[in-house]
Amino acid sequence: MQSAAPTTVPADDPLQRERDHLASSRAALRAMREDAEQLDISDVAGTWVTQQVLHEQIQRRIAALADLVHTPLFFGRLDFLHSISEDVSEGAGGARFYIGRRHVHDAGGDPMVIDWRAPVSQTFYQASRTEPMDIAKRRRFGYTGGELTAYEDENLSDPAEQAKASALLAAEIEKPRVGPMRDIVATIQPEQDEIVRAELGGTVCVQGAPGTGKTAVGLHRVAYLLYAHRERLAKAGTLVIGPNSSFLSYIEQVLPALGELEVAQATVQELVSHVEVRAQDGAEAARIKGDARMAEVLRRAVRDGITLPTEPCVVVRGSRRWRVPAYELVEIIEELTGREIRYGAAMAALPQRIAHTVLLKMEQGGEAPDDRVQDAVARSREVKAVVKACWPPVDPAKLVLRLLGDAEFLARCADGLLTPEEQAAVLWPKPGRSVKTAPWTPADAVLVDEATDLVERTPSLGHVVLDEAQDLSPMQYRAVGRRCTTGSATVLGDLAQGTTPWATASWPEALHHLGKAGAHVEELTTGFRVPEQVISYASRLLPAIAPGLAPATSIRTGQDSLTIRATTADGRTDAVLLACLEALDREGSTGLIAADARIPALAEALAEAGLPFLTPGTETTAEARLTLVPASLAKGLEYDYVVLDEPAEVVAGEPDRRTGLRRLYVSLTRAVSGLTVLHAEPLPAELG
Ligand SMILES: Nc1ncnc2c1ncn2[C@@H]1O[C@H](COP(=O)(O)OP(=O)(O)OP(=O)(O)O)[C@@H](O)[C@H]1O
Repeated sequence: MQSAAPTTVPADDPLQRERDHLASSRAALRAMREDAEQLDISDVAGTWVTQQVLHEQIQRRIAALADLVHTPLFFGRLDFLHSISEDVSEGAGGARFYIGRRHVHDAGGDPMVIDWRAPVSQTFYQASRTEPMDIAKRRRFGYTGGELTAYEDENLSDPAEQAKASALLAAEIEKPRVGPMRDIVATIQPEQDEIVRAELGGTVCVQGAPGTGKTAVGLHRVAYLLYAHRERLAKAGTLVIGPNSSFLSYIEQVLPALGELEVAQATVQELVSHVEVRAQDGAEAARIKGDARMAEVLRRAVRDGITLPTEPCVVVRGSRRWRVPAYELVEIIEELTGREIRYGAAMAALPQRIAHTVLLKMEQGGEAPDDRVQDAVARSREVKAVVKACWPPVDPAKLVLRLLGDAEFLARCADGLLTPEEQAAVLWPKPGRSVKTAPWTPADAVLVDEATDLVERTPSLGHVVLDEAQDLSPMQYRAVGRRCTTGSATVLGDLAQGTTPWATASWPEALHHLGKAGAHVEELTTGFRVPEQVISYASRLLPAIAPGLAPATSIRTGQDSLTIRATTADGRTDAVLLACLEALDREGSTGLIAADARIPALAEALAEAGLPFLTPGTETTAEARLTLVPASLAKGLEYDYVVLDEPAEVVAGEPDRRTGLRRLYVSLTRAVSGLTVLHAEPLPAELG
């Protein structure tokens, strides 16, 4: 690696030339921003609304053109052996490209920095010594603050040059983790890049051990898709789904840092918030309510009110009466039920179908009615009465309220699907009196969402990224799936980290529930977070928690990253405080992870010791670097140093041993630089 000398550098110094290019790129970006600021739209014809829309678009462009002082404008350079065709290089004439976070061009329109998502930039991530892809030289830049201070070259087409590990990549990965999650544009790895740039049309599922970059890849994929299919996705919308709000606040800065401000983020629970959740299910009830069989129970419940008529429908028009006999009405209704259209759409179609039959009879009777007559017949009192009796309106929340409160109704809808014991388990102990006051649980809200979709189609987004997917129930997968029926999804998860009673056992099955059966499953196995020593210790749990999965490797080989300390029951809290102080002596963030039940006692001890601490999801700062993390919220998060208090207690905090061990696996795999495990009780036998 070449580094900047502390003294002045001569003008022909390569580093100086790169700094000059950085300075002129910055100036060009400033000019682009000034151009956008000076756009005068007062002469543009159009309504007030179109003016406002235009104004907003310009404001967004100005914001996107901001030069962030501490974010490098470019991080790499590609020197091709030959020049590149115009279409691939997006207008570039030469064979040298600077790769950065956004596109910057000079006054003449020639590119100075190419967006990392452009086709030509893919070479930066994919070229290798075995497949140089016409690259003579790949250069990576190192920055300190906003200053370009180093570069590193690989002469990929030079057979004499030896391959060596990238010091800049290592430095990037070793950076202390203060603040929220960062983007990884400068160091995306080839196997990650393939997932990031996978086609929009297909759904991709990624199985990956802790720290293999699943979340990072999912977020960069959204940014890539928005670049490659901006118009389509801007219309249809994109959504990132995460497990809880702590996790969402941890990742919420990544997309804005990549210039993407329009991506919605939500938890599954937020997606299905038709009713107010104010109770919790037991594990068994939640498991059954989350089972895919409930979809059929609900389908039956929604259609339970459909009644076949036994009387004819007689419509009076002027002096004549038109009679649709009962058997014809039955045919119409049976045709509608057989067509599997939404309940609400069928309800809207039914009066028109009856009116159409009346119309045919009128024509046969020598009249010449037009469409207006059909509409009038459809709206007539007689036809309305038939629709009301045969296809009554369904309010989804009221329907689920009845299903969970009325044993007889449930028995009718669940016949042959749920056993009597299962039915008893899902019934509320006391029926809810109204939608407003009923004891809705998270799983009930998902049922209401399913019922809502049976009545009226849920609008589909263009793309959905589903993170920590392994924890979703089949009914939750369905809820996510109906939000991307006409779009695609990126499903990210780790079977070994599933901690719900219904956790995913197989990806093909989960994808089936999502409505994306047959989607491709990729596996990421190289870890970027957890040091080798720590991941191999945690992987001892794999045979017990996910027997089919191979342990991850790690690119972080540092020694002495794992400390296991036995302590006494009395000395335990002091040992925890000491371990936290030791960790805080180092640079970066510290997470103190413990069983949920232990959190209040630890909070008190930390307060008494005068150690300020944060809750998960609150941004760490240089001043407040310690976070107290209940094991149930640790998923997806990471800290430079982790102090893990009493593994046996973390395991015992869950209803069954496998889930407990999986919770422990999650807790053991949050550390970037060092993990200290403290225990007064014996360590779980599975840790060996
Ligand atoms: N190519 C990369 N270059 C640099 N850092 C990376 C790279 N890939 C991943 N990382 C970093 O590794 C860490 C772990 O990544 P991430 O959280 O995406 O992993 P994960 O697979 O989602 O983990 P978990 O299963 O624990 O949720 C993050 O700090 C991320 O920025």
